[in-house]
Amino acid sequence: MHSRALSVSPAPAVAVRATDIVKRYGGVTALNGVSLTVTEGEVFGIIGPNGAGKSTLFDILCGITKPTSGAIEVLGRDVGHMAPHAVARTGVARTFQRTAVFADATVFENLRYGRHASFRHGVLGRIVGSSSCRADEQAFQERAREVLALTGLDGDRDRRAGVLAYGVQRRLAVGVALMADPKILFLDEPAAGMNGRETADFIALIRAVAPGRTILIVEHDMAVIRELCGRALVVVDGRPVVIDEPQHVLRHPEVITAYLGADDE
Ligand SMILES: Nc1ncnc2c1ncn2[C@@H]1O[C@H](COP(=O)(O)OP(=O)(O)OP(=O)(O)O)[C@@H](O)[C@H]1O
Repeated sequence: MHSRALSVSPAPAVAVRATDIVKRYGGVTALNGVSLTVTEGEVFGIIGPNGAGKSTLFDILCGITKPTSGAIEVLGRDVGHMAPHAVARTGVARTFQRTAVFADATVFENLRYGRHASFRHGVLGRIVGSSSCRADEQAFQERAREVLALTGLDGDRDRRAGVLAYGVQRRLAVGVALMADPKILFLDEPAAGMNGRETADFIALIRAVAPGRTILIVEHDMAVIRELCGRALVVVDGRPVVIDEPQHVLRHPEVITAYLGADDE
């Protein structure tokens, strides 16, 4: 008798796992029992009405805010008690709700800032000009060229970030986050304030950078969620309502009520 080998595909690795997250601010319960598991390679959305707790959840997943209770695992590490910079070193980068580029610096200088976190050498190393320091500089120049091409910012390399159109500044913010080549990219309302053309360009950019990465997006623009996300979590009043594919999520009765308002029938 011969045994047949079973071909069992390995379970996809977990990028982010949050278990029963609760966050209280004094008497306000911002999050009440949110759990989610995002696997490596997913583009995952977080949606919900104003004040639902999306930013709080996002900040907790990135390590910027600590939960009142619950556990968070990022790339296999318990980050619940880690400082934000230590979480960043696990391979995580994020953009912020408000554009966070240095307006007086050039596009290229902004990218250098993004690379700074992963530089191995301090000021002394740079003054001495050691060979590994030069290798770092070479790696930076190479990565900057890749990111300029990805974000379509080659032509703006030496322009002051402050003079760029709003949508271009937001693309630069993603470019800054990409400089460290993060395994997980958190995007906080990336399309807020963009016009239709800018949103379409932005969707194309995220599609281009998604392969090989896990992306989490908080976003109000449902078109962005539909176009980019494989699954989305809806949070209402700090509670998780549903996690599913965007087309199912958007038809969920509690989601419709939460967005339209119970009295708007
Ligand atoms: N630092 C804080 N201190 C007190 N309450 C807070 C704090 N941060 C958030 N909250 C409260 O927690 C709740 C959730 O807020 P949060 O900003 O996470 O919601 P949101 O879904 O991101 O909203 P929006 O879409 O408007 O950005 C709100 O009631 C908010 O007032």
